[in-house]
Amino acid sequence: MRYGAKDVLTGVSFAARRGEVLALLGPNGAGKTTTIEILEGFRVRSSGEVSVLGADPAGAGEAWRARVGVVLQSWRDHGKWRVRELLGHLGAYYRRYSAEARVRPWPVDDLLDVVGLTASADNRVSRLSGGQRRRLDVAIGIVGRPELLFLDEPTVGFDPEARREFHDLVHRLTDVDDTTVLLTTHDLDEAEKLADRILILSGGRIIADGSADELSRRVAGASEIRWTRDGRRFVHSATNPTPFVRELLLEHGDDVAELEVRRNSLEDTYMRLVHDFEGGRK
Ligand SMILES: Nc1ncnc2c1ncn2[C@@H]1O[C@H](COP(=O)(O)OP(=O)(O)OP(=O)(O)O)[C@@H](O)[C@H]1O
Repeated sequence: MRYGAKDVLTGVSFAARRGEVLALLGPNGAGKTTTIEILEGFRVRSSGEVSVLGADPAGAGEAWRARVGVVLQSWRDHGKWRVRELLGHLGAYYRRYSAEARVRPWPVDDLLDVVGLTASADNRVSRLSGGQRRRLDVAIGIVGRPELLFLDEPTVGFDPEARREFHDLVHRLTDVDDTTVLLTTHDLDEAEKLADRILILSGGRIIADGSADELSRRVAGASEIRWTRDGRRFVHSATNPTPFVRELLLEHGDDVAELEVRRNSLEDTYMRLVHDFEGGRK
């Protein structure tokens, strides 16, 4: 993707499998939104090949769009509508794309229940709290029971409980409907909990692609082993913690307490990969 004379995406190549949850991570300005917008068909790429649900999004029609769900940063329109009315209205659009294997749209009451908005069903959109509005954004994104769902920073403004409920919702969508999900987030904990695969985008290229575990193994680094013995605290670093722990237990047996082995967190891994990549470019 090129804006004017500036190349913003130069090395983005990946495939998503059906039912997979992919998280796209990367520093500000890395090109996440641009990538998602190309896949959604909202932006036309300068070159390269893209296939989404078997079609090129740049020229795909309404029937294709009905199979794709999009949750944008925030839905600011329709303030005077009541939640139930709005979902019923938008859902009606999908009726003609209903299929035996996938009845469209979601019945409004089921949808309200799934996103946790039943109690606010008769409220006006303008009266919703930030978190409730975000749930409505998600409901609007999935009202057509999409096969593929794009979520751009879905849980910004959620309290911890709403965040956990949202994670359950994404798991339900992938379990029940086999929905494929591509989300962007700056919350690494969320990426680790939700994503089967993580793509790290930096400077317009995908610099890492794998599960949180795979990425953490890719970054050579020591694990931290902590324990206490006779009331004293110990910390030791080891690239391969297993033999160290075996020796420790052989030597001190039951005297070893509060044993903890801490691998690289996704945050450590992410910082390392982005830092190494950006350092290498300079
Ligand atoms: N319409 C545009 N015209 C010119 N440059 C653009 C345009 N849209 C985005 N860019 C540039 O493209 C690059 C990638 O932007 P993009 O919004 O895709 O990044 P991002 O990874 O989503 O960032 P953030 O995490 O801040 O949302 C940035 O350098 C940005 O300035």
